[in-house]
Amino acid sequence: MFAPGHITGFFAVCKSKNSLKTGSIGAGITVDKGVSVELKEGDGSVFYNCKKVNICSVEKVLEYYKELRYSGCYDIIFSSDFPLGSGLGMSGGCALTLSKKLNDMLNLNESYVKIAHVSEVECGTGLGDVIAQYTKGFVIRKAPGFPINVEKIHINDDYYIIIEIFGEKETKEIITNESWINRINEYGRRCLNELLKNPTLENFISLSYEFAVNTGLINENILSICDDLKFTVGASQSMLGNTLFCISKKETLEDALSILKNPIVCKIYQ
Ligand SMILES: Nc1ncnc2c1ncn2[C@@H]1O[C@H](COP(=O)(O)OP(=O)(O)OP(=O)(O)O)[C@@H](O)[C@H]1O
Ligand SMILES: CC(C)(CO)[C@@H](O)C(=O)[O-]
Repeated sequence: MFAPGHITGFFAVCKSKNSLKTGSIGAGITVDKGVSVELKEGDGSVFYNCKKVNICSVEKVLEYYKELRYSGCYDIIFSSDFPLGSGLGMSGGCALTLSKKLNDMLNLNESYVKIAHVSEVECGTGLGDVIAQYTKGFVIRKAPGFPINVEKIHINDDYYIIIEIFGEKETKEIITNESWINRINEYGRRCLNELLKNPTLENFISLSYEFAVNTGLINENILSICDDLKFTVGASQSMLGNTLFCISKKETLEDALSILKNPIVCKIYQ
């Protein structure tokens, strides 16, 4: 099972007493690099790119399935193109791939997507990634959580998504902080209304940049590089990471790559 990386361009936080209805509205794109999982007989350790880790959303998924007769006698082994904490939805992707894997292995007919979403939300490590990674593509989330209410905008294939990761940023400290939430929600809702009027990638990246600047979430380094990349379709900071993403057509790809030090070139995963 593979889950694509998910880049949120802008979002608003939507909290409810019911974790199924908690999540985010906003917009993002999934890419053709991401995370896969395999299980091997073991003591229940979790590995991410060969390092033993503790990922809250994964632990919650395991807890859920242990209540449904999962024995726990397997090591969980994630292989990923992206590091954790880089704003590319890897905690959600790990939860989603594992939930699907266990659901299939135990021949259960559980809603594995709901289990992964609730695990992420209850950990505070994500709000809309799981739903976007399940939907795939250029995904506009019009309502939080379940029932899923998204618009999937089909994109022709000649766009490239260039990612550069500069470090880690912890999602939880932002989406559990009321002052951040107020700023995020003011601009996130505004961007969503604007995107729904003109749902194109060009408008998406322009609104994402506006959101990152107006909320104050963008850092100076990424802001400067985004301005250097204005000759492309556009660039912004992936939410919530210390990660730049740029949307480029083929004709500007080489010039864009020449500006970046460690670019990861992706396509939209639809
Ligand atoms: N080396 C590590 N770096 C960052 N997070 C780690 C690491 N090892 C384990 N974790 C856990 O992985 C999860 C990372 O979730 P977080 O939401 O911050 O990152 P992400 O899912 O990669 O990005 P985002 O949700 O912003 O798209 C957290 O539960 C964190 O405790
Ligand atoms: C909160 C978030 C931006 C963290 O990556 C993401 O989960 C989302 O779009 O809801």
